[in-house]
Amino acid sequence: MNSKVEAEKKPAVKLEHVTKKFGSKTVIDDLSFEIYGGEVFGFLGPNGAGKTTTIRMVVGLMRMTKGNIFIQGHSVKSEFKQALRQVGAIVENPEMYKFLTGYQNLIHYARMIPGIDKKRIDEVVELVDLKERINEKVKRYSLGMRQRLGLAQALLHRPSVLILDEPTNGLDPQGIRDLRNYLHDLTRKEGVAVIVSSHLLSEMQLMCDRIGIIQKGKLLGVETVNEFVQEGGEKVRLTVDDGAMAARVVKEKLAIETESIEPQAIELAIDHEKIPVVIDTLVMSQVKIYGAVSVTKSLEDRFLEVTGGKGLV
Ligand SMILES: Nc1ncnc2c1ncn2[C@@H]1O[C@H](COP(=O)(O)OP(=O)(O)OP(=O)(O)O)[C@@H](O)[C@H]1O
Repeated sequence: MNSKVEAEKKPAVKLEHVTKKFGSKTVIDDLSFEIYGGEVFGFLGPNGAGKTTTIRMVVGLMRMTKGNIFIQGHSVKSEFKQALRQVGAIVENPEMYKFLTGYQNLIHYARMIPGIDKKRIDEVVELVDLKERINEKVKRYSLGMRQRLGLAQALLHRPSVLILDEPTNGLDPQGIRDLRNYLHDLTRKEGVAVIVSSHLLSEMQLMCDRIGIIQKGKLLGVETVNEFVQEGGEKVRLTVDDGAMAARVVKEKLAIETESIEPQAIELAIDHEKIPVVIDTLVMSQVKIYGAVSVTKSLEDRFLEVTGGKGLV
């Protein structure tokens, strides 16, 4: 065995047959997967699938019924301190003192962690791009800035694993883009393993290297975002004068279900050779067609396919 290769491949987080029961109800069912340093891993699933429960078990806020979780090789069960030392997390809203400045909040928090000096505080402030506003009171911060301060706080002790539950909640598009860039930097520059859970599938598609999908506590699969999307194949998007009417025509005349209907467009998952047939049929039924393009399925399309079209928020 080549120990160097083995060492390089060592997972940052490893779930082994993790099961959680509440009474007789199994909410997490035999979950096993691994997450590596340098990647952003997205944890996706419909409402109630078990994302938060899983994350709470990874960060030691909840006991598992069966199985084990290892963080940098340390068992959460038997080496709790060593395991959790590696983790930075924002699971619930981070506690901030609103009447203190961002900087004072970080100083306060740093006092509780041995070995954190002023240099490290400056580093994390720089990393989350809060330098210019760090001496303002937190009560004057926007949601995005508070969230960045939370991120700075979670990174203070140089964790090798960062866990964020629904991190884009409440952020505007600029805030989401900024977060995406910070996370990208963290994984690429510092080799941190980042785990995010979210319902915002389009966002996950841009943010994550790999995704794991769970439904009813079971893992449906772990794949790279590209693999996952490509497996779904392509679909055709027709720009029309009346989307609802076009969808009705293809259903009644060709028995084809429309994947998505917009006021002036429809999208169909059909074989290549069916495209002219659909277009002919629509034209004969007086539907005006202004354009036809092949589009790759989005992560959202694939997510709805594999989870049976339920649970999108
Ligand atoms: N303390 C508890 N006692 C009993 N059942 C619970 C408890 N906590 C969670 N559950 C159940 O476990 C299941 C998974 O919940 P969880 O919050 O982990 O899902 P989720 O994927 O995070 O959902 P959401 O996207 O809605 O946040 C749900 O059916 C929930 O009702």
